[in-house]
Amino acid sequence: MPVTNFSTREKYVYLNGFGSQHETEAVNGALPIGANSPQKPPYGLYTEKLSGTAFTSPRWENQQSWLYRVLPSSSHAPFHPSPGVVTNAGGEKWHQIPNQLRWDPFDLDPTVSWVQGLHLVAGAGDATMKSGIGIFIFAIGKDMDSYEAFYSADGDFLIVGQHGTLDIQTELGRLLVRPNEICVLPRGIRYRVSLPDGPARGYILELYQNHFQLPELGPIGSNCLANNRDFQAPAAAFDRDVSHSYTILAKFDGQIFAAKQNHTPFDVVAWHGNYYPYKYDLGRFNTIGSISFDHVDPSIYTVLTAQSDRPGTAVADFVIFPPRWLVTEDTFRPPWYHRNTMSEFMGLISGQYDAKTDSSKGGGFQPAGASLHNVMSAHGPDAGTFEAASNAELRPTKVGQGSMAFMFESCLMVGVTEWGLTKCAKVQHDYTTHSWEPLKPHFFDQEPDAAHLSNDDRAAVENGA
Ligand SMILES: O=C(O)Cc1cc(O)ccc1O
Ligand SMILES: [Fe+2]
Repeated sequence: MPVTNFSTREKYVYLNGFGSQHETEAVNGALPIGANSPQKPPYGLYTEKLSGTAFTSPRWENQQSWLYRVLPSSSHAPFHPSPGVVTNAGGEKWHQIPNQLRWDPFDLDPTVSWVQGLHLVAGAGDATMKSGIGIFIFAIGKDMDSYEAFYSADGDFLIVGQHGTLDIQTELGRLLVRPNEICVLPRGIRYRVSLPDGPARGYILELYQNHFQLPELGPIGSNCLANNRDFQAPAAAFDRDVSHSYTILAKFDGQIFAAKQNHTPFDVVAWHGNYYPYKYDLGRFNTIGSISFDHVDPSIYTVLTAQSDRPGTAVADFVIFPPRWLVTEDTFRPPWYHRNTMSEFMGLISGQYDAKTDSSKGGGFQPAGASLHNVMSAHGPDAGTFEAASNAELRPTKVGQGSMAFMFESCLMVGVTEWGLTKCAKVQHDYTTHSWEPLKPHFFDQEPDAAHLSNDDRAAVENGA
């Protein structure tokens, strides 16, 4: 029986839950019941399995989905290299530098769309070894061509929207990603990005290894931070107009390849499984912190984590700094000065980050800008923030109103690409000079307290020396 009476559905329909086994059909009866690959799937659809982990990976981390589609993805002409601006991941050497780095806001380029607009700024490891991460900036002004779709074979994209809206048509359904929302597009899933509200900008972390999971909650209990039900996967949706040929663009070891096919890739009528794209509104994060004293480690703000092979050590944590109440007593409330074996790449979606408030000098840490504090690179509040916070009256205070900073924290040493270091022309050369060199020693201003002097020094004081 020909399928003609499709019900009209809303453009964005979501299924709620993180890491769930979802099932969804855009046409009633399109999902086979009780079997994954029957001899003849319903409505003459083809069965295709999409594996996000090895067939044999343990159940708790196994990720796969079954797709029921008009034509299988294999039906395309060969891929050929296509000129793109994605650099470095094809083998260019990372610049590894111990200096603290900060970038001015990245400019929107109205002439480019998603694929041409991907700029690798920093990263570590190697996509061919399925090891490491890539950090990209996008700042684009155009829709992808109407009959173009993209996928990355290199890893999972975590997209952090900073400005504008992304309408992402994926094989598994549609996602609308607005500023202050994130989405994850797992390795291999094909999609097309258009911009319903004009130019769009944001940050991407690509995971060459593993997948994101929710952090363990330990003694926090069974809720808080990012709650499972607030992650949204798209319900199945497919193109009804099947008359167009498509170009499929693949990112494969950092290079862009293109292949033609005479049918739409957006033809999945039904799917089930736990390997799917999803989005999350950062405004739903249930922030917790100290209600007594001391500044807590920022891991308390982890939204998603991707573990390395060493449990508890992340190849990438995605951490946010949402608006929150600070109530700690007798505490220097901003982050402490520190050096970290992990590397910290930060971005600002909106507002002001409470550790970097001194924007009068050196460009400051601004929305759409970034910073990188690499392995053991010393950092902390800038001089202005230190002065203010060490003298502030410690009333309960709401920080970060209307603001959202984030951090990609990684156990890897993060290198910078040539684009990130020079070509983008956004590196602030006076970052360290303005932030920390003005800090003054206070130790020698203190009145010596006899009780704390060494015997020799006390004798010297008593002798009037
Ligand atoms: O460096 C930063 O601003 C990020 C950060 C925040 C915090 O609250 C504690 C440690 C830390 O690295
Ligand atoms: Fe830090």
